[in-house]
Amino acid sequence: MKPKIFIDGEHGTTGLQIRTRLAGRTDLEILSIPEEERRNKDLRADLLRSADIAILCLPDDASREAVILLEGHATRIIDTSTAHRTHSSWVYGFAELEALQAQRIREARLVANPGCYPTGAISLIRPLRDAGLMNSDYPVTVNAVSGYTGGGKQMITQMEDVNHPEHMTENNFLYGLNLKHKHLPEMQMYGKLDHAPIFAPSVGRFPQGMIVQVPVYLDHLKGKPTLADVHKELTAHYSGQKVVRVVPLEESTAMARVDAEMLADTDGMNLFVFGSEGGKQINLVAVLDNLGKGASGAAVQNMNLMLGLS
Ligand SMILES: NC(=O)C1=CN([C@@H]2O[C@H](COP(=O)(O)OP(=O)(O)OC[C@H]3O[C@@H](n4cnc5c(N)ncnc54)[C@H](OP(=O)(O)O)[C@@H]3O)[C@@H](O)[C@H]2O)C=CC1
Ligand SMILES: CC(=O)N[C@@H](CCC(=O)OP(=O)(O)O)C(=O)O
Repeated sequence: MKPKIFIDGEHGTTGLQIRTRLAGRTDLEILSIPEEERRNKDLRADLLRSADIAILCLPDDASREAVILLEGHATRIIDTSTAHRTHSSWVYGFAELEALQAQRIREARLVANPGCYPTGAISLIRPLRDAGLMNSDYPVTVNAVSGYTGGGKQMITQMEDVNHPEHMTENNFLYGLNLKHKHLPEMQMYGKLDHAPIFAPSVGRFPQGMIVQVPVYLDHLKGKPTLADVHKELTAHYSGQKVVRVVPLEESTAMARVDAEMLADTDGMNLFVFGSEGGKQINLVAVLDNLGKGASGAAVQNMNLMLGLS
């Protein structure tokens, strides 16, 4: 029998992208809800309970509600929302986090997909923490730009529809100005940091793509490593991984610019170490698609792991 998959929120931004990725899959049975019934709680409950894996692509409150609807049922859950990411009963769905993480996801009933920004930030911070190069009290800063689909259906129409009453005209804006962005708890927890980073996110007038930057003072790392030492640690951490690529220094030193849309419409993530040989500062940079490795691509990666397919 084919595994049954239900995407709750399949008509939203993340859900639609997952549906597209699963469209050609003959090994799965996709349970679907008509768009006009998407908020019909009884119908959703039936579909959630009939599924082997439910992928929740809902706002946080609706995700919590779906989890309650599944209490006492065997359905496994992948939640793409922020609701359960730092909850101890949930496995964090970042397969490349550390050596055992993919296996934890394979065996889990409850998987919380990482946020798009934390995917980039944690991918840069965690290898330095695990290698003992960065102390847990290092004052981490994270600067980022996301494509506007990161704001879901609402921001997409605000950006694209000139007749929207709250039409956004900016080409690039900073937000999260109170420094309390909802992604900070997971960055701190899975970055193994004592303090939340200072996080400055922004949105650009392009649909999909993301740059996440973590600038670092080398003299404030343990043993005062060089740029090449840090690059070596990142490369070792992700060796053998297919989705995360640490870009070789020969390639990154030849670059003059980084395009936020470099990996748009892909499920990969590129990591760079920028700076100058002999310099005292480096800029760690992750580039991904907010809807690829940042959301829908990661959800499909986790689903495949949970089905024992990778
Ligand atoms: N967009 C992105 O880049 C990323 C998104 N995520 C997360 O994915 C989740 C979905 O976000 P996104 O796809 O962007 O959001 P969208 O607003 O585009 O889609 C959400 C979908 O959920 C539906 N929905 C809302 N409330 C309910 C409810 N109570 N019951 C059933 N359906 C409901 C919406 O229907 P309706 O149209 O009626 O509102 C809509 O179809 C969020 O938790 C988000 O944080 C994670 C990483 C990145
Ligand atoms: C551009 C934009 O608005 N981005 C969203 C984050 C994307 C998202 O929905 O995040 P989750 O990963 O937590 O689900 C925000 O900053 O709230």
